[in-house]
Amino acid sequence: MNRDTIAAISTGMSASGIGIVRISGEQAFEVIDRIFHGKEKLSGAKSHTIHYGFIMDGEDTADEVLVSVMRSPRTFTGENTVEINCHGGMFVVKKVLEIVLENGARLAEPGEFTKRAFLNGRMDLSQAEAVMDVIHSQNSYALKSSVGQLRGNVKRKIGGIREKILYHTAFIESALDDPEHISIDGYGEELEQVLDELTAKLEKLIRSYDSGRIIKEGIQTVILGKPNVGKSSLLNILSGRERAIVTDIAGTTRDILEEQVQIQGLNLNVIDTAGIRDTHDMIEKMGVEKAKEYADQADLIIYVADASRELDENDMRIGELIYGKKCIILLNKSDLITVVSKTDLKNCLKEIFSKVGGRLPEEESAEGLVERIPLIDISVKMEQGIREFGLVLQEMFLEGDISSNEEIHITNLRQKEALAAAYDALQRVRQSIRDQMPEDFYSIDLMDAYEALGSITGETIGEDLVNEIFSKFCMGK
Ligand SMILES: Nc1nc2c(c(=O)[nH]1)N(C=O)[C@@H](CNc1ccc(C(=O)N[C@@H](CCC(=O)O)C(=O)O)cc1)CN2
Ligand SMILES: Nc1nc2c(ncn2[C@@H]2O[C@H](COP(=O)(O)OP(=O)(O)OP(=O)(O)O)[C@@H](O)[C@H]2O)c(=O)[nH]1
Ligand SMILES: [K+]
Repeated sequence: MNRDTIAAISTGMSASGIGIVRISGEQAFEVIDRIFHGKEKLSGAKSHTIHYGFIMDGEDTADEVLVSVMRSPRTFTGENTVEINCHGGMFVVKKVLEIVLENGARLAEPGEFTKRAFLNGRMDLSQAEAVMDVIHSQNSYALKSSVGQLRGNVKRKIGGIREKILYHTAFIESALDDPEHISIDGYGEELEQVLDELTAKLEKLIRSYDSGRIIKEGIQTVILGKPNVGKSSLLNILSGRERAIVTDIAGTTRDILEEQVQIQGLNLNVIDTAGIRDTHDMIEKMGVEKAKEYADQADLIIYVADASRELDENDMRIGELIYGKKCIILLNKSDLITVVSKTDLKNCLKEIFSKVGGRLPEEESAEGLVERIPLIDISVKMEQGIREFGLVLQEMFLEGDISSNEEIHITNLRQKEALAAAYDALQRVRQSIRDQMPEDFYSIDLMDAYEALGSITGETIGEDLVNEIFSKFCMGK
């Protein structure tokens, strides 16, 4: 572990009210005392106190500041920490950093403060990674799940599972060492029950990755619907602004438009197929293949149908595209005289689905599939049904109680892969029990699972991987 005293700008790289230069390391107080003029020397100050004074650049005053003093080991990094709160202009903050660097600190690498927090045992790796997730959170669910992880919910969960694995490995080992006193008869059955419990927990965590990812990155959404059903109007109302509609200029190809919207705290990255609007037959023009591509990549399809006009060939094609996909159907223009009811639309889809068939397990009837697609009457014009749409979205994508901090959502691919490796190892133990293999086979795979899970908390990974993980952090973190 490197013992340098490090420093960096920990606030954003634009002019703002305050800018913070953070210093961490054994010599932090000596460094600040060389450049700070205030009522007292800070090396004598109490921990977690703040002091008014000036940062001096030789004879010149560089800035008027407030300096926080925090003493090892009860700090973020675990080391002596000083934070200089400067005026927030980029020039002045950089100037203060420069002075700090000239007086005994070196520039911190990206993520080095948090890396030290990890290496000094202030947090495990899952918590350290959560620091970054908190910074990059774009909505309240992402924030909640990363703050939960920051406060140790993943650490505790993984810790609990590892403890159990270790206990059983130790038991097997001691029974093998001392067969006269410790009986292992019938132990396989007991172990299988433990495996059931543990693999169920791992499975749940692995599954949480998908909702975790969606929470973090936004739901990839495609709006499909024939011309004039109200797709653009819907997007406008969801985004709360008039989306610029590009005027036709002959020869310009228009791209599919992508819009970020927030609904009930969820982020949707909406691809608007209305970008292609100069044709009577939208699906034709767009190319069924292209539409299929979007539909396949999407986490969600919003199919907008028009209740005031008969269903037609285009609706049939969309029906084929939504087969087997996560979809919400909005039956729009409920304010007009309607000629298409929910039942009409469902019957039409049932017919299409039973023709398409074959791509899903046989026991999934077309009927059942259609019934499970949420179908909502809306009027974009009257702004009716939009709230219900939001609630359906929440229900679809936020299984479990995300509002509680204890509901764990893994959002990190490395963590997911470690969980999957642990899961596989436990399945191998199960197989060994069934095949009545000798007990030392169990403990080998149990230890594999133990190791894999340790990479989530950071106990079993090497320096290179640690360095790689923290190098992706931002400067000053
Ligand atoms: N100014 C500032 N704000 C910040 C941070 C920081 O480092 N500096 N943080 C950095 O990301 C986050 C807060 N994280 C922190 C974590 C622990 C401690 C700390 O001093 N912990 C002591 C508490 C002692 C006490 O209870 O009084 C401890 O855990 O022992 C400080 C900040 C967000 N805001
Ligand atoms: N009565 C009524 N009219 C609506 C409603 N929603 C949209 N419209 C109208 O329907 C027409 C078409 O709306 P758009 O939002 O342009 O429909 P679109 O699906 O994007 O159309 P294309 O871009 O051509 O595919 C406009 O005149 C809207 O004002 C609604 O709920 N009720
Ligand atoms: K239109």
